[in-house]
Amino acid sequence: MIRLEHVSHTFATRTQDVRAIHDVSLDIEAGSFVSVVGPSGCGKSTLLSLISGLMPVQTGSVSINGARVEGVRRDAAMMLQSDALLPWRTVRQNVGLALEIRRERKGMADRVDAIIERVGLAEFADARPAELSGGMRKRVQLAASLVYSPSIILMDEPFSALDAFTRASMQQLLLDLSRSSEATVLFVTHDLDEAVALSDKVAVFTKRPGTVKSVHTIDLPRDRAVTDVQSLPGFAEARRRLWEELRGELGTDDEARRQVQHVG
Ligand SMILES: Nc1ncnc2c1ncn2[C@@H]1O[C@H](COP(=O)(O)OP(=O)(O)OP(=O)(O)O)[C@@H](O)[C@H]1O
Repeated sequence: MIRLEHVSHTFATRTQDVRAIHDVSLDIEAGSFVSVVGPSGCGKSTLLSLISGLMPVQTGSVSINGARVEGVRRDAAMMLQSDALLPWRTVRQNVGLALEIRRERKGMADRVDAIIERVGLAEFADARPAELSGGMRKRVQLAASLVYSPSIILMDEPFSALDAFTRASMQQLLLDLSRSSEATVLFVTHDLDEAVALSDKVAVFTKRPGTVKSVHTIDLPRDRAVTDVQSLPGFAEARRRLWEELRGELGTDDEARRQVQHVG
């Protein structure tokens, strides 16, 4: 499991110190899907960077399966909002990159082709990123993140730029792949519907400096279909609870409210 204990982080800039997160404690059970929602700038991305080991922990402790995080984790996949594909490599070569870096060449071609098939891009395996649509590039990124069966998947608003249809199919794919590999997922989103549809638990953060305001268990079947989940009993109530918690953190700033999609 991932355990955060009293984690705080301050960025020192030329003009001021910015306290991004303050005294964050959170347990993320192995194999669970946990989302983090909170106002813009409350330190969600900072949290992911600390867990992945990309940034050193200043105060408090971050541990994975009992061992403190003290450097970049090889078992954690990080998927960001931005496009991280290498333009000169084909889909197949982009997806295979993580296996090459890990020198996991045994069965590599089969693993790469299997996941490309899973994300529905078999016909485009030899295409380069520039020849693909935004949604297709996102699918390549998802395949590239998951091809080595990471035990931890950290995602920072990965689907926010996608149209509703592509987004739903990517969400389902992520759910299915993470369940079948029993990966632990920490997912940052502004979209409350997305948080409820995907998660076992949702942590609501306060405004900056972000800290955990409340943690909500989402009591919906784990083998859910993303496109049907909104009609399940419990969905609307879970979403309402999250919105009640979050609205107090957004103040009267209309822009902040707009960022949390599907409000009201
Ligand atoms: N490298 C940095 N140097 C200085 N300040 C930073 C740095 N990274 C983040 N911050 C500041 O820390 C705070 C938290 O940033 P972070 O990106 O973690 O928030 P966030 O919740 O992910 O925001 P958003 O929802 O808008 O993506 C912000 O005030 C931001 O300006």
